[in-house]
Amino acid sequence: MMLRSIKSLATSPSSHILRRGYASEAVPDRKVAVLGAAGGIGQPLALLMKLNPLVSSLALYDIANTPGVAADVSHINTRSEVSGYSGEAELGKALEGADVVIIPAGVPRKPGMTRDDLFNINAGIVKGLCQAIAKYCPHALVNMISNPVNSTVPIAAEVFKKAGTYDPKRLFGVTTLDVVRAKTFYAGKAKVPVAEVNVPVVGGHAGITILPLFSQATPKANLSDAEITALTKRTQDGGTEVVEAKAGKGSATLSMAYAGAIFADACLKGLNGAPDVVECSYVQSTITELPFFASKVRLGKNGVEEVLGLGPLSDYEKEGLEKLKPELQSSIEKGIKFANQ
Ligand SMILES: NC(=O)C1=CN([C@@H]2O[C@H](COP(=O)(O)OP(=O)(O)OC[C@H]3O[C@@H](n4cnc5c(N)ncnc54)[C@H](O)[C@@H]3O)[C@@H](O)[C@H]2O)C=CC1
Ligand SMILES: O=C([O-])CC(=O)C(=O)O
Repeated sequence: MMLRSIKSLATSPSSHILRRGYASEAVPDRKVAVLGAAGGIGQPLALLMKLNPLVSSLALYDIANTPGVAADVSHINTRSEVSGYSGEAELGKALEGADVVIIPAGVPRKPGMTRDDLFNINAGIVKGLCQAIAKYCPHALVNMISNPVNSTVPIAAEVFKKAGTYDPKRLFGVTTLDVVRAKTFYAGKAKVPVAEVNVPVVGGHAGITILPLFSQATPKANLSDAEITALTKRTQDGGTEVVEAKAGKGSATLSMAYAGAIFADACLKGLNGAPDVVECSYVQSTITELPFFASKVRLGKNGVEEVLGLGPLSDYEKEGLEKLKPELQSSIEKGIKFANQ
């Protein structure tokens, strides 16, 4: 049963907070589905996607509590029509016709846990959701937020391969929060305006597999080796910093919703043919020997247009790159093995 479907009055895109200099004459219809929409990330992400003028239809799915979230968000007077779907029987309807599917479904960490400790529960959740995506919207761009991202993306790839729908251009691990953190921490240390900062973050999305490339950060700043080491460590431990501060009440939700909205917006811009849309993401890759790797990616009408290379690395970053490979490789293998059991 569709719980709610409300046509809202469109507001001027010019008032939109996520609009970042993209001149759109005729904005095509785009459906975005959020799976896990009633959760800590799902709710603020639903809000931010409702504010995005590139979205014409917003489908909010969760196993429970979606009606309230959908009713609430649907009253906002922006372009998209909001529908809420609750329980597995409604998953197909939530997904049908989706251009972008964002997945923040699954359990978050508590203090003392690693992201990999979430594998046992979240791997099964992600597998089930991806089987439904293969059936109901096989051409959608999939934005995987559920942890451990280093393994859930390979799981999704295997599920899609089995279904015969796998297109590596359309599957993304969302690592945008690592970039958001690296930018914020760098701006604070380098004393440069945060809005001007760019820092690529490569590798994966857990501990030392998160490798910020501060040697490529702009605007340039003369930071000492000790400062770069501290910034790198803080970026790698950013998730844990929030988990500990929340003291058992979950992990990053608001900053993740922001990051997820930035990445989904980039996917939509790419689909709509906007030029030069580049974000870091964990994708199928050949830039290292690992089959999945996060790096800068150019987004286009079919999803990944180009996986960009790493660029010049400092010795410290080269060392970090070699150190992260065994852990990332084993997380990838764990995901592949699970999906093929
Ligand atoms: N990629 C990243 O950078 C980040 C990833 N995360 C991850 O995102 C995930 C979600 O985190 P939170 O929103 O804080 O958790 P949460 O527990 O607040 O919300 C998760 C939601 O998923 C729903 N859910 C569970 N099974 C489902 C299923 N089969 N289908 C649809 N929905 C289902 C739950 O009902 C709940 O509403 C966690 O795995 C967390 O580790 C969190 C922060 C950053
Ligand atoms: O740390 C966690 O468990 C959630 C996450 O992935 C992040 O905040 O980067």
